[in-house]
Amino acid sequence: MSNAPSLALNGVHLEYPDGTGTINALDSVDLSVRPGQLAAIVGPSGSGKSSLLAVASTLIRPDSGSVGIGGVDVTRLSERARAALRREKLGIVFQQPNLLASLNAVEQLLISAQLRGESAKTARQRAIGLLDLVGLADCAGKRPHQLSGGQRQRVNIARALIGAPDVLLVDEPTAALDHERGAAIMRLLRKVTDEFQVAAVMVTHDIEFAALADSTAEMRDGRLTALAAA
Ligand SMILES: Nc1ncnc2c1ncn2[C@@H]1O[C@H](COP(=O)(O)OP(=O)(O)OP(=O)(O)O)[C@@H](O)[C@H]1O
Repeated sequence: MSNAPSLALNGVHLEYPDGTGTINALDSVDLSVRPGQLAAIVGPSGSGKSSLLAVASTLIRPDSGSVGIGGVDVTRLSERARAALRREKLGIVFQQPNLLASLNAVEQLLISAQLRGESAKTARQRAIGLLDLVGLADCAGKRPHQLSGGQRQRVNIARALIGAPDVLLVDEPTAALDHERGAAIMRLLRKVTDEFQVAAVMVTHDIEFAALADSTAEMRDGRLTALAAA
């Protein structure tokens, strides 16, 4: 395992306007995640977890502080360069899978791969391999309505991995699932973090699921505090 962090937030500050004042959505946040490390972020609603993911995913530029991805401070990059970096280095798993209703599982992955300019043949092989890895070898031809909630979330995870990202950002992956399916998704995230050696950050409401992570930090009023270290 390399010791250099793939994702490094340092002194990140983000404010939103709030009436006549401002809200500190992120207040001096530091976070460092190495390849193969799964970092869990827990915290109450409104504490800043989504803001943290938005900044780490380069979708929002913080007011101050640095966001390093693969050693590059992305806060200094143009919007165009950040979009390219998102395609090349980041995999994002949103809370809701947002799959396209008319496409089967393998096609959901192919769209992402082809956006990255991969050849159709290579992309198909990789997509089928990934579906196998997430436990959906028999579901490649199924469309979203033919899949369970847990299976749709597995497609979501496989789609985020198709570009071989260095950093995987995961927002409440178990929110819409019962406990058993949620636990299975957590085990899958642990497995893909190890297998792909991604630096993974997962936001979760469920502290119990954080047990599979290498580190857990709590967000409260925009401040991030480590609860347990690897
Ligand atoms: N676009 C926005 N404009 C103004 N305030 C915002 C905006 N987005 C978030 N906030 C505020 O910033 C703070 C942090 O919100 P954030 O969504 O990051 O928290 P969260 O921990 O992800 O909450 P949840 O679990 O409910 O999604 C909250 O006080 C929220 O009301």
